[in-house]
Amino acid sequence: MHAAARLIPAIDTADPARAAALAGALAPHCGALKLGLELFAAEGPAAMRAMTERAPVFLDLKLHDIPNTVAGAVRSLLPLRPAMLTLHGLGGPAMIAAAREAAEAAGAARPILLAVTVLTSMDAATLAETGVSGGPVQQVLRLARLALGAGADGLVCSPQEVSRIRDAFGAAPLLVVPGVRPAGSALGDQARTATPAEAVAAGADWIVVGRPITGAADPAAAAAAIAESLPA
Ligand SMILES: O=c1ccn([C@@H]2O[C@H](COP(=O)(O)O)[C@@H](O)[C@H]2O)c(=O)[nH]1
Repeated sequence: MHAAARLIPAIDTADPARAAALAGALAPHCGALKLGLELFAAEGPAAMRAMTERAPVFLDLKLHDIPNTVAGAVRSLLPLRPAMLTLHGLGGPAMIAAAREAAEAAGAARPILLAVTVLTSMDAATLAETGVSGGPVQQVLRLARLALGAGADGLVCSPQEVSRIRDAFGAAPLLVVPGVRPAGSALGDQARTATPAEAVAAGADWIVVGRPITGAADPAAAAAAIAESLPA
């Protein structure tokens, strides 16, 4: 894969005009554009149009509900033709399997289903507060096993778990990795991080980068610099 194709900028804004401008500027420097909760909550399905015209769309809605409801949500989203769609791994195998069955209705055009493992904003202490002891790596591997066994095509994890997932599950699972920060960038609320080059060298298929790109004076130049920093 060409290095730039591994980059997915996160278009996190509630302003549709800004989203369209970012999509236009960033599409030449990436493999897909990520549309997340902020823009979808503000604009709904209309938010997809400005993006699908420019690049494949990673629709990051992190579905998490009972299996019947998630299956219905997947059916409702299929006409938007997302290339990738996220579900929370914590929803369990029955929820993932229901989503997969619903997605199959789109045939070859079905979205890649990605199970979010442990949010990259959580460290061991915040995870323990939720009742999960043993640390992020153990929980990521536990959720990965359940999700992949239930029909997820891949996982969302932090760069710090990528090599452990590759060791446990091999090359097949698609790994989409946020929590990525170019050296010197502000971490913000991200807790488990690495640089773009480190994430790809560890085995990430795609890296997700938001604020270091969208907050730059020249977002296209920031995306191009990240793409150029990636190993071939
Ligand atoms: O565990 C997760 C899952 C999803 N995200 C999303 O990725 C981007 C990251 O944005 P930055 O500005 O680069 O921090 C954002 O849209 C999150 O919703 C994540 O960060 N961690």
